[in-house]
Amino acid sequence: MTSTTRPFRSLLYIPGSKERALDKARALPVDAILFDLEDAVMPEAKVEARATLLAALGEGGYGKRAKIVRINALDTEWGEGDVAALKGADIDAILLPKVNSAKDIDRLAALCDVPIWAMMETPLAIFNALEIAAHPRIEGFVAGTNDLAKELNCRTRPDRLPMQMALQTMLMAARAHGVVATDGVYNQFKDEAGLEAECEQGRDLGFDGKTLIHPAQVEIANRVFAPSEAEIDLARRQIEAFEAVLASGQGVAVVDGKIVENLHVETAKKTLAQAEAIAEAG
Ligand SMILES: CC(C)(COP(=O)(O)OP(=O)(O)OC[C@H]1O[C@@H](n2cnc3c(N)ncnc32)[C@H](O)[C@@H]1OP(=O)(O)O)[C@@H](O)C(=O)NCCC(=O)NCCSC(=O)C[C@H](O)C(=O)O
Ligand SMILES: [Mg+2]
Repeated sequence: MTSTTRPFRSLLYIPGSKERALDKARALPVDAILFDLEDAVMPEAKVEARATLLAALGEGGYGKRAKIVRINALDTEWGEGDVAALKGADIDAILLPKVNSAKDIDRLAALCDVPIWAMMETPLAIFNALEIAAHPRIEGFVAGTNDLAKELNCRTRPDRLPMQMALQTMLMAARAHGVVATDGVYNQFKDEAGLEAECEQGRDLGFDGKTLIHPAQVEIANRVFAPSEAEIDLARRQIEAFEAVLASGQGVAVVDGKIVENLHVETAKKTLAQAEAIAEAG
């Protein structure tokens, strides 16, 4: 599951306890659903939420959206029960919260055979990001910016300066091992301009997409994390120009006043592949 073969522009958390929201998601244009059994579900509702979620998954209707279930941490009273209940369910991955090291992934890997995603939301996870990304069962990272802020005791700022080290470290680790990297949630779900600015920042940093908490956030994430028409047009022109100079025995083209070498052509091809994957996902 990489972002060029499957888009991960928008990943919507849905509380596993909310039947109405579980149903609504069947019609939302999201790339992935993060069915949540952890923080969005109150302790007294955890066991019932598991059953509600399993019934919704059994009913199906989520189409091509990636179906990822966030279980409770394995050191809680619900974690192992969540994994056992999901055995045989139609899901694409399990998302493990509060990961600290690759050992946490080993523990989950021994209990299930589906791909694993990790919440990157503790200081230890950030320092151990490389070994977590290198784990053979890991396919995706999700930044847990609320938990990180809590752990760091940092202030929430529009530029997310206190988060940059953590965000960039997890991104580097993800890219080193071909793991999908997705940004944290934007809590003020009615503030569209703020969400758009944070999506733009996440896209500039290199994230594949953004995790979301409300359906109203989906359109903005889908738009910002997709290659724009201008980027697609530029990618096509770069590929054409480079092929033309290659045919004349040279290795450097110039497009819009900027050099185009082999490495830029690779980026251009990736842009076109992403656009194609988005079109195919419908
Ligand atoms: C934030 C909410 C509590 C707001 O809920 P509500 O007031 O009900 O919103 P609306 O009335 O505007 O809802 C309109 C309709 O949309 C549906 N809806 C709402 N949210 C979702 C959703 N997430 N997925 C699918 N559908 C949703 C409502 O049912 C309404 O439908 P209808 O009645 O048919 O019109 C609520 O949005 C919410 O609970 N969001 C999810 C919160 C959540 O999942 N939190 C945990 C994940 S974030 C996290 O844990 C961070 C991470 O770990 C970290 O550390 O950073
Ligand atoms: Mg969290």
